[in-house]
Formats: sequence, structure tokens, C-alpha cells
Amino acid sequence: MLLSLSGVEKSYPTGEGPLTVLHGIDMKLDAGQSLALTGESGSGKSTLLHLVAGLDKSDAGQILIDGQDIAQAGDAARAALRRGTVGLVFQQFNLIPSLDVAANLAFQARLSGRHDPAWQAELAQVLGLEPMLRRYPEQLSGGQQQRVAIGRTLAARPKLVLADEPTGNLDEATGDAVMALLLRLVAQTGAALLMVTHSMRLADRLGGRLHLASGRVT
Ligand SMILES: Nc1ncnc2c1ncn2[C@@H]1O[C@H](COP(=O)(O)OP(=O)(O)OP(=O)(O)O)[C@@H](O)[C@H]1O
Repeated sequence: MLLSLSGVEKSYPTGEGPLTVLHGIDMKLDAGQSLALTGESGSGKSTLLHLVAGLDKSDAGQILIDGQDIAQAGDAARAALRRGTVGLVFQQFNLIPSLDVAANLAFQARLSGRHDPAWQAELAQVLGLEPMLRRYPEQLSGGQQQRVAIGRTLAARPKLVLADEPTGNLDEATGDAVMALLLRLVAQTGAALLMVTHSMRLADRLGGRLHLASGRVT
């Protein structure tokens, strides 16, 4: 099992006292599987994704990624896991403005010691980025930037791809095309995909669905 959560709890301190956002979440995701994380605004989707990404710490429970419990891991171990095993694709593209497309594509793969020029070239081709490898992010459309962000994540060959509304900033047709590419590439690499989406239409294209309501799986 690539990703396994059991009894995951998370509260945030607020002016009115602690706010429990996740109540004992259990879930599993195997390599090659994809899962849509759905639920109303405020149901805890992003919180759950951030915990799995190691960007935040849970209060209780176990989060195993590839056999390693990140809930108990220290900051350095969580950062290493983020570099090595997990790839993130968020709604904000977070490209590096001072680097051209080719260097943005290579960035994460270089950090994780897995830069593979042939794989990067294949990604650039599949994602339609070949004509713009020397351009800078500000010279790209939103859909093009999102394709670079997906390519940058997949270039590092993550075992687990975490995506938060990855096509949320795109029009429907562009978003559909980018989503099709993401699903195709994830399937090709055998990675697992956990994706937050508000769109039932997009959720239906993934292998399964985990629905959250008030911080509980329903
Ligand atoms: N840092 C924080 N401090 C206090 N409360 C927080 C914090 N981050 C999130 N929350 C609260 O936790 C709850 C869950 O937020 P979360 O962002 O996980 O929801 P979501 O399902 O992703 O929502 P959306 O679909 O609107 O993005 C919300 O009630 C939110 O107000």
C-alpha cells in the first residue's frame, strides 16, 4: 500500500478555542490508483492534502507513505519525503519566474537527484511545451503554466502525486485537456494520484472518490 491513513485527527487553534477539522480519517491508496477528494467548502480537503504532503502535522493518527510514518517524522524527514516520493500540483502554479520553462521542468527532478533528460523531453513533447522551452513563466498562458507545473512534478517521478484543484484556474476545455494529460502521465508512470476537486465531472474520471463532510469520511 502506497498511502495509508488511520485515525488522522487535526485541530486548529482559533479565537473560540480549538476547531477540530479532521475527525479520525481512514483511507488507503495503492500504486497506480487515483482518488478524488471531494466535499463542501470547509470540509477539510486541503487540510488532509497538506497533512499527506507533510506541509503540516496531524494531532493524532498514522499517515504511512511507502511504509514511512510521516505523522511522527521530523521536519527534515518530511522535507526529504516531499522531495523524494511525493509530488505536488496546486492551483497556483508556483513556477520560478527567473527560470525558463526547461529549467522549471528540471527543477524538482534535480533537487531529488532524478533528473532524466530523456524523460523530461518526453514530458515536454506530450505536454506540448517543446515550442516554449526558452520562454519564462510570465510569457505563458495559464494553461501553459499549469502544464509546466504538471511536467515539473512528473519529471521527478514521484510515487504519489497530490493535486489541489489542479485545473481550477483554467477554462473548462483547457482544464479537461490538462486533466487528461495528468491522468495519462500518472497512469504511464504507475504513480498514485490523490486530487482535491469541487467538480463531480472531474471526480468521475478518477478511479475512486473519498467524500468528506465536516471532517469525516462519508
Ligand atoms: N490555519 C487555520 N487556522 C484555523 N482554521 C483553519 C486553518 N486552516 C483551515 N482552517 C479551517 O479548517 C476547515 C477546513 O479547511 P480546509 O481548507 O481544509 O477546507 P476545504 O474542504 O479544503 O475547503 P475549500 O473547498 O473551501 O478549499 C475550515 O473550517 C477552515 O476555516
